[in-house]
Amino acid sequence: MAIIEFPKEMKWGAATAAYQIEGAALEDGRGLSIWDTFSKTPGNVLNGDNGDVACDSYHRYKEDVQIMKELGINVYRFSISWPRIFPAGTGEINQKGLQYYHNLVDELLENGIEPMCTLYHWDLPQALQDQGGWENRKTVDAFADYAEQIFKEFDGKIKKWITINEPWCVSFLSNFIGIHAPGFQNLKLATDISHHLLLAHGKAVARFRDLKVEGSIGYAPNTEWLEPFSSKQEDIDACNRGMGWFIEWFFDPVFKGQYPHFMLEVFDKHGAAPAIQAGDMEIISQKIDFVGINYYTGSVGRYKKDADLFDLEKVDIGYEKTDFDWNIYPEGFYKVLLKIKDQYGDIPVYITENGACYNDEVENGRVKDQGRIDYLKQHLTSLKRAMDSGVQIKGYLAWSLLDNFEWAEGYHKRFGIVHVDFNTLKRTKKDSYYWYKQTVKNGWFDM
Ligand SMILES: CO[C@H](O)c1c[n+]2c([nH]1)[C@H](O)[C@@H](O)[C@H](O)[C@H]2CO
Repeated sequence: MAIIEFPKEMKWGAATAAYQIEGAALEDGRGLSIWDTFSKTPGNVLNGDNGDVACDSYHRYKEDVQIMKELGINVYRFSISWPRIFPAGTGEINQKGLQYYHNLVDELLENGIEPMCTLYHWDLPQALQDQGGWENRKTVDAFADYAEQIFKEFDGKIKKWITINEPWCVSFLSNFIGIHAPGFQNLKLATDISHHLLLAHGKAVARFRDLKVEGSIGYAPNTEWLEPFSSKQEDIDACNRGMGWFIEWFFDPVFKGQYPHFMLEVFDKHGAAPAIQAGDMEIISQKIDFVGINYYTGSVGRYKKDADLFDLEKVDIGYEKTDFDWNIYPEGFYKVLLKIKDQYGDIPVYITENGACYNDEVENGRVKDQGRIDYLKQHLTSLKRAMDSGVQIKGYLAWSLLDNFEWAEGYHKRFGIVHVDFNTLKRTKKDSYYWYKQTVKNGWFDM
């Protein structure tokens, strides 16, 4: 087999998000988020699961940091719960909420782990949703004010910042497809929200620069590869439109200061071009220091009129799948990274999420998750191929450190390299944890 080796300076980490791991949803002054509301609306989340307890990391963060320390990682991506800081979204600050994140960040730093903070990982304060949520441009300014407060509070402690996690999920998955909070199904609403999210990103970056905060800032779009079924131009064009929904729509405004025309055409056809005000694109397109890339899967697609917004249908040609029924498609990871480099230049990249869902169980104190190890090997090999092709990869963060609340799938879908028993909250390191630990230690693995 082949040895796959990484540069000594590459960062190795793991990622989580507040609503998915913290629990303590009603504790110490935290306000409600749209995910508290959505998860408690019957039918929205598998088995009626919610984030009231989750992994209880709010109380068990010291144990989790020790798990990270043993793992040997040097960066940990977490998110701050906006409603834990501003229970009403704006106005009065909840000091106990701030104190929790100081405790977490201090614990990480004391154990030689660098915090990478996501400001928004989907848990909008419900109080802001009650005023229109991301459809309301006032929420954009509320986010910038929240970001400013956090920058001031943690400047010098946190030096890697991500404004928004996966604006595609926050806009289209949540307001057009409708399976995530708040669960609407309106394309025009979704495109307006996608614009407001990019605006919120830009305003937060502007505050970061104005405050002269130490460190670097970026955002974390989700990506997916679509491989044309044939070399027919109609199949190629359909796949490019499909990928444009995740990539060009959220990259062009930030890196080129304009929306991609081919995507505006699609949305315009449905009367859903976003409302853009003078000055918006200048705010959105100010320079960022890195981009976080989340990649999980790819598919084969072909042209089929009216199959979806993009006249695109996905074709199952038998790729092996994870327990989320997502294709295991490491080639797509390589192609996505090359596409982004070719289209947007030599920007520093952190892989802020990559991982696999396997619904593992503990047997005799062990979790044998060879499927996840194989997935990580294949995708890290694709990552090395991209690096050898000139993509500036600064770090790789596995999703996820812990099994956690997997949104509409609840606790049934497990992505962790550490198993969590959601009845006892016992953590059990999986075989993939030990494999990743060795890989981080060595900086290489044997394919
Ligand atoms: C198509 O996958 C998306 O890029 C994606 C996958 N995932 C995500 N985004 C989210 O950022 C995480 O909160 C999820 O837990 C994680 C696993 O589902």
